[in-house]
Amino acid sequence: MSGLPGAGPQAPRVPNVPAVPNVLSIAGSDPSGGAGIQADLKSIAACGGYGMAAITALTAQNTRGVSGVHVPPAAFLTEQLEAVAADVRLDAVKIGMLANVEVVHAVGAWLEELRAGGAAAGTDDGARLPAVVLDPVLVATSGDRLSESGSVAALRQLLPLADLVTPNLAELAALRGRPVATGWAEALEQARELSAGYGVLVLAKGGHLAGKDCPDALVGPDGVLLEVPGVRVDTPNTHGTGCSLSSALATLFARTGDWARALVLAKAWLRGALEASGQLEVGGGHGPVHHFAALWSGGGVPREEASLGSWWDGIADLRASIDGLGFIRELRDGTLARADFEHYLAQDALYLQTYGRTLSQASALAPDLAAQRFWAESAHGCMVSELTLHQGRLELADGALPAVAPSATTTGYLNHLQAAAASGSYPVLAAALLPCFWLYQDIGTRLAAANRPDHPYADWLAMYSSLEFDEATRRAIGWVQAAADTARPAELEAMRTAFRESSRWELEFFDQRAPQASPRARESAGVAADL
Ligand SMILES: Nc1ncnc2c1ncn2[C@@H]1O[C@H](COP(=O)(O)OP(=O)(O)O)[C@@H](O)[C@H]1O
Ligand SMILES: Cc1ncc(COP(=O)(O)O)c(N)n1
Repeated sequence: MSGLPGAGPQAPRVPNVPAVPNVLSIAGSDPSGGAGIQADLKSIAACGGYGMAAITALTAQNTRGVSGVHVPPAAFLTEQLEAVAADVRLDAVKIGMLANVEVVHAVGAWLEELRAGGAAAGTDDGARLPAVVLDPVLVATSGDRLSESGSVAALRQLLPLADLVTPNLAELAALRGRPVATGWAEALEQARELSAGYGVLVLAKGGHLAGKDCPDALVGPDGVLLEVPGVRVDTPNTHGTGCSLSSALATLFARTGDWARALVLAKAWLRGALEASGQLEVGGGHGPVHHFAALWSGGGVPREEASLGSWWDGIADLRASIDGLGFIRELRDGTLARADFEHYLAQDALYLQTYGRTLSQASALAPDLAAQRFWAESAHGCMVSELTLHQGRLELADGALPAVAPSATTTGYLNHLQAAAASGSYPVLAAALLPCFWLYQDIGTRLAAANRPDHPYADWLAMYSSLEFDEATRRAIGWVQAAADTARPAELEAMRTAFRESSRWELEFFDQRAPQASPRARESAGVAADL
């Protein structure tokens, strides 16, 4: 999930990753402090950046609604932008409320100039260009218009100058000239069309969906690149969530150089800010989120070591070793000897029985109902779908397990999982369980390209590249990320260690071959010789 390419025409920025990135917000002012530049400056600071603001409009608003908008001459906005850019290295730019066509054009002209300047300085690889996040603000949470209706066409022209655009459902529909999506799948399709049409990475946001889920997804021209699940926080305090998220993304991308990682961190931070919003007492309508909740409670800025993207990068060596195994190559080509495949399946069936138990233990230890349900559903999927596939392949009666002894590798891996369960730490156990989702989904998806109706292992390839398994993996990543976000340093370290250790066992597990036994011995061990 790391290293997602920007879909925009600019080369993905390979930043020097400044310790404290300079982030410029080009947005309107909200005097009640929950949205606009006020929210942006707080979000940038909370996420570890140095915030700056060029004001596009003054609004008179509070948590209940907008009563007035004053737009200074567009030429003065240009003057602000030029003053900042002439002096300060810009690592990221977040663009928010642009009230009319003149203002949109002023920002577009400045961005073009910035690019031309970068190209003239020989930085056509984009190395010194700031990452640009465009939040196409049209309507406030209160329902009041913040941009003249004629600005939508001008905003579309701005899209190719951005790296990432973050519309809510209504803004996405307006940019596409479509009715507002009524479901998540429809929103993702509109986002894909927008990305393909304008060459920009799109963040589809689920804040306005009905129901308890609040997912966000990075979408490119070919579809979803990363979906981050989210459970809706039950609060009226959603004023400025879009502003806060987009400036957090700009800041975290400048810090990490990775949109996927930036999204995972930003969403976790925003969830904490929403959850803590009740601690503030600001107005009687839709109140602001608590931007500094994590900082004030000692959590500090979002931690790189808690990002699952960095965990995934941290096992790159193990993933490369798995890809290099003869077993995997032969499985893909369909040349893997049946005996080896059956041996692997028999060991995996034994593994799944105990893996299912530890999934149930994660459910038992889970901190809330939603997580409890997820792990219980996963235990069911493991015991029913996966184990049934293995039993069918091994021609075992329903409920029977292969009559073979677990190999040293199977025993070692299961001991590791059971130790994680016995630690009593839900985060550590969840982290230990994750590689069995993530590595299989990753391998399954890549091997699926080799699948064909006559492939001898077509059913195995189909299971691990299925949409259902993909979805289960995304959700598992989301739950482990949620646990990592709130883990104390020592527990986080234990989670990372457990995750890597399970990944190492996965490598060993794939490296098992059938013992060179006589057919009679194999038969007596319960594996039919003619399979
Ligand atoms: N009640 C909520 N609980 C959790 N996340 C939320 C909630 N409302 C909005 N979000 C998140 O806030 C961000 C802004 O989303 P959205 O409300 O769709 O955009 P906007 O503020 O631009 O209208 C998204 O990451 C969304 O998932
Ligand atoms: C100046 C200004 N800019 C943007 C918003 C939108 O806020 P939200 O993030 O809730 O969509 C706002 N209410 N005021």
